[in-house]
Amino acid sequence: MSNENNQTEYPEIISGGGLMLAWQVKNKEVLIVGGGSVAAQRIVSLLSADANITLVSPEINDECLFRLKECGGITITNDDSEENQLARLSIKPKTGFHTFIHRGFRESDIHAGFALVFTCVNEPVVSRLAYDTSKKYKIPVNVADVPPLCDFYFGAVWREGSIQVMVSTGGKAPGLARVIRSKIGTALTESEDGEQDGGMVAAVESIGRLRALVKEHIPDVKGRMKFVREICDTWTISEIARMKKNEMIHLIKKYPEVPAYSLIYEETQ
Ligand SMILES: C[C@@]1(CC(=O)O)C2=NC(=C\c3[nH]c(c(CCC(=O)O)c3CC(=O)O)Cc3[nH]c(c(CC(=O)O)c3CCC(=O)O)/C=C3\N/C(=C\2)[C@@H](CCC(=O)O)[C@]3(C)CC(=O)O)/[C@H]1CCC(=O)O
Ligand SMILES: NC(=O)c1ccc[n+]([C@@H]2O[C@H](COP(=O)([O-])OP(=O)(O)OC[C@H]3O[C@@H](n4cnc5c(N)ncnc54)[C@H](O)[C@@H]3O)[C@@H](O)[C@H]2O)c1
Repeated sequence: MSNENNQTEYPEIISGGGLMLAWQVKNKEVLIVGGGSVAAQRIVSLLSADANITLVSPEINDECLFRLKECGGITITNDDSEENQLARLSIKPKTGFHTFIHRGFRESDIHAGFALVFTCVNEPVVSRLAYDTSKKYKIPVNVADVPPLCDFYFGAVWREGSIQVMVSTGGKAPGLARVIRSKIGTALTESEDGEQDGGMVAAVESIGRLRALVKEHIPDVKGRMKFVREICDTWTISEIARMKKNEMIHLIKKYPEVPAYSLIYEETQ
């Protein structure tokens, strides 16, 4: 039951933002329409997320072509007979940027097998057709630079290891988003003593390993969540980062108590 007193403890709603998510596209099929510089950026983002890519465009720039070759992908041309196309498709690799369709976009290029569609063309009519067709199949779509035709916007992303930070300005200032991204990246890689190191990245990996062990050895879900949260809250990033497997095992034996890292270190020497 809510009452007037505890309502003030709940976060205030500030509407007008986007829903910030880490969309999982691993092994999912996505379609890119266009083969220019924005398409090349989309390819980098999508390959980093382990998606499978088909790209359709009458022209392709060097970077897109480089990615196609890097992935061992195949090119299907307009002159290919249907039989030939099917034969080529049956030998395509299953992952990465696997197919380049070398011609202008057609409505039939979009089908229910695609999880997402990205258009990066300078032809509004093509973008509109790709958008309408995606909507017909209820596929989420991003039309670069046309906010009303976007189910989701891109943002400026900073990434190191498993850590990803995205800056969105809600479509107001994309150029500034990339500047803010750089400032955040610099701030994040500075360790507590001002050194440039990967402490934060190592700490994330370390907590990942600890959580796997904790799940194995502590059956009480609420208790183990509180335990891991307390370690994250009370230990420094560099202490978390340097934790070794034998120290983790020793720490788990102390559950539900969370001692200082120095104690765990001393007791495991
Ligand atoms: C962040 C980034 C990610 C990425 O695309 O990967 C991104 N745009 C980037 C750069 C960039 N885009 C533009 C310029 C030229 C300078 C300028 O105009 O400012 C530059 C700067 C440059 O290239 O340096 C032109 C532009 N962009 C949009 C419009 C339409 C409009 O505003 O109406 C126009 C004007 C067209 C015109 O004038 O007609 C719209 C969108 N661009 C977005 C994302 C989404 C909102 C993001 C947010 O909330 O901030 C959104 C809404 C939809 C989308 O495309 O997803 C990427 C940099 C990150 C990186 O480098 O990693
Ligand atoms: N959001 C962003 O970050 C951002 C930044 C710069 C530009 N843009 C916008 O994105 C769009 C693409 O920009 P770009 O720099 O990649 O342009 P570009 O000219 O490098 O690439 C456009 C591509 O579209 C292809 N194309 C043309 N007709 C086509 C068709 N019928 N079917 C399929 N593909 C077709 C071209 O062959 C080319 O490969 C433009 O509208 C631009 O304004 C967005």
